[in-house]
Amino acid sequence: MSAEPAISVRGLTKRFGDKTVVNDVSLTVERGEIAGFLGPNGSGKTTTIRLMCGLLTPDRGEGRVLGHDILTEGRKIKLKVGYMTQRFSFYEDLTIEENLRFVAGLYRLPRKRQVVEDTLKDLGLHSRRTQLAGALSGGWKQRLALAACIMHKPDLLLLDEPTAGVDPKARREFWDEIHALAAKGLTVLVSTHYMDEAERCHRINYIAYGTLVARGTVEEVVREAGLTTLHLTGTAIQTAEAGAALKGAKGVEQVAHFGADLHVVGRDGKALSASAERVARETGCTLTASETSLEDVFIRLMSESTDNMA
Ligand SMILES: Nc1ncnc2c1ncn2[C@@H]1O[C@H](COP(=O)(O)OP(=O)(O)OP(=O)(O)O)[C@@H](O)[C@H]1O
Repeated sequence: MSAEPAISVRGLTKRFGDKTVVNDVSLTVERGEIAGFLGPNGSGKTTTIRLMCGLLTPDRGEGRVLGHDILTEGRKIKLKVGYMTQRFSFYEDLTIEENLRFVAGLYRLPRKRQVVEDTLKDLGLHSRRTQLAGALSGGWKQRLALAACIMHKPDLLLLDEPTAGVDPKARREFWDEIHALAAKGLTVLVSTHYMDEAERCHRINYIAYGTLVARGTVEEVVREAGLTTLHLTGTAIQTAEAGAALKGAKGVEQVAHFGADLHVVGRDGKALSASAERVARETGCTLTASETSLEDVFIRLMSESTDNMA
């Protein structure tokens, strides 16, 4: 196996009209890694994915994907990539098996029948192979979409919000499948808005309004954000009062209710603690220190970035 990363792009920039939707993005994804791609809606994740697999040409920037130049070898890259778009579609009046046979035909795969059979088995679709695609639940549809994009044995999977609208059990099974594929050597770049999914990635990349603003393991990204998080616990009335009192208080940057808990977050730990201690005393809430979550960090990153898409 080559030591060259699966994805290595530098300074990618893409404009649509007068909007710069991807701004100087540099990204490296090692082979066999599951890399998360996160960021607010419209921040350029899909566009970056399309630039990397040769579907769009950047205005500036360069890079290599799977050993090929993104500017001149898009065709070669496309053959080695499986790309699951946000809105995947099938022939609803064809069965699972017929849909896969159709895709295998598009890729001109040799031993089509066998490849489809193996894929059905690998993805646990065999017992449902005669079901019409149109009658499947969201989770099974998504499994079929994954099957369709790995049938040609790609080296890189680009998954654009693959689990949007899918229930937690199906999402978990989908992620188990992604980890199994990565263990076999497949590299995966997956965009998501779900924090639990971000936490299942080896490394994450956070893009805000076209600019990459954080990257690393979840622990690194949380540590580098340098936030302090405190919880106030009490009755519904107490936490409601505390929440109102803490909004805008010194050192308090985020206030969020989680059931009987109130989470308060800020970068200035001293000022945050002073405000939280005062409000806990006034309202009778119990104050405890807590770990900063990835969600706290992302909310912070989002509020720091300016929305150039508006
Ligand atoms: N072909 C296009 N022409 C003009 N504008 C576009 C085009 N494609 C995307 N955009 C704009 O570029 C911006 C970034 O879009 P993109 O789909 O890359 O974001 P995203 O991070 O994938 O968003 P989401 O999380 O909502 O899927 C958006 O403002 C979008 O409207």
